[in-house]
Amino acid sequence: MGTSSWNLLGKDYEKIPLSASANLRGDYPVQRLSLGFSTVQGLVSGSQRIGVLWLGAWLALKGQFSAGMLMAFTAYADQFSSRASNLVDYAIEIRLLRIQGDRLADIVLPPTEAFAEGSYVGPMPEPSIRFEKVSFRYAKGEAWILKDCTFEVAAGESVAIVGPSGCGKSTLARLLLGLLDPQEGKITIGGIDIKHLGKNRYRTMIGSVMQDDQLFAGSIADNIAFFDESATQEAIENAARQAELHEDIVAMPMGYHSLVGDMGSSLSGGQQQRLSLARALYCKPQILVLDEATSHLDIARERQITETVRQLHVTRVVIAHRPETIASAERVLTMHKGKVRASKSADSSGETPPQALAEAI
Ligand SMILES: Nc1ncnc2c1ncn2[C@@H]1O[C@H](COP(=O)(O)OP(=O)(O)OP(=O)(O)O)[C@@H](O)[C@H]1O
Repeated sequence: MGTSSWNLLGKDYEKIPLSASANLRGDYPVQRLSLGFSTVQGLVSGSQRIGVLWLGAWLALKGQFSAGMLMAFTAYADQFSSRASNLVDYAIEIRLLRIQGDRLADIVLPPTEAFAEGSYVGPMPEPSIRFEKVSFRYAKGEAWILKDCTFEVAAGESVAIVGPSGCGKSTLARLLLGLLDPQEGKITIGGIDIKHLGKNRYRTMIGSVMQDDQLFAGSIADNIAFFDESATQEAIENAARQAELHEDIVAMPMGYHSLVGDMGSSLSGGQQQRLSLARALYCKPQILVLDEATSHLDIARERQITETVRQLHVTRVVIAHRPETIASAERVLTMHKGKVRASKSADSSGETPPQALAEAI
């Protein structure tokens, strides 16, 4: 499985592809090219040697070559072929240099993110969310995933977004995180358009666990603090406790220093999810977006995490299929044909009524 390196805070880290292979562009052509060239080179040099020896021996037999001349001829022929082979090597290196140049360009010259910096200069807005006639599709000519979609989530509220597989829930989450931009309409946080707020600033108030989140080579502590060099053990432990992961970590021989790179695959699906959750909580977000983030956890543990997060008073947007996860939200929003429609709110006990739940699933 291929690995790649990420530069975070000036340090290079290996990215462990836990859920998908992360081959760098060009790995396969480079290997194929090298293999092809070395095979051809071996064949050419072998047949050239045989040819030279045969020619020398033939001339010696005909009496046109003395034994000394044959020796000198083979020695010079060897030197000639070794120089010729070097020339071929240089040609290959130049070809490979172009491929490596393309790779470097991929890293050094990535397209800059739109709206990374905004014009808004006031205080941070309250963590309420509003989608206002938002329309989005992945490409021109493709079907709209969201069309004139309008809904609101109040600050501190927890909502579950439900709908059939492929209806666009993860796309909505990516729009909310600013990873995608709507083609029409706007998304506001505390009344401020994300584009004006600036995505860099916006991301200091939002945390997420997405379906395709990955862990990085490094210790568990590094992964929770996301390689923050000013991280304290207390803050890391606090996030791990909130994600119900602390007990699992201290049971490991090296505790928080256990290497994820060594044991990434030996972390259970549930532990990986809780590690991603601890990473999201470490930043003390005001808005938390969870896309199937607790699907591998048992109900009791999920309930405990939900209770802990509820006490943090963050705005929560939870995408889930599991009835228990949906029931933990104060309000259920259903996605249908590119729009979001509100189901009934939770009752005074905080539980979503069974009718709304059945409707949602
Ligand atoms: N990067 C992409 N490029 C093009 N189309 C995409 C991309 N990502 C998703 N889609 C399409 O957008 C639609 C919505 O996908 P999305 O992942 O948002 O659905 P979902 O409701 O989250 O599904 P699930 O519940 O299975 O996770 C699907 O038809 C999908 O094929």
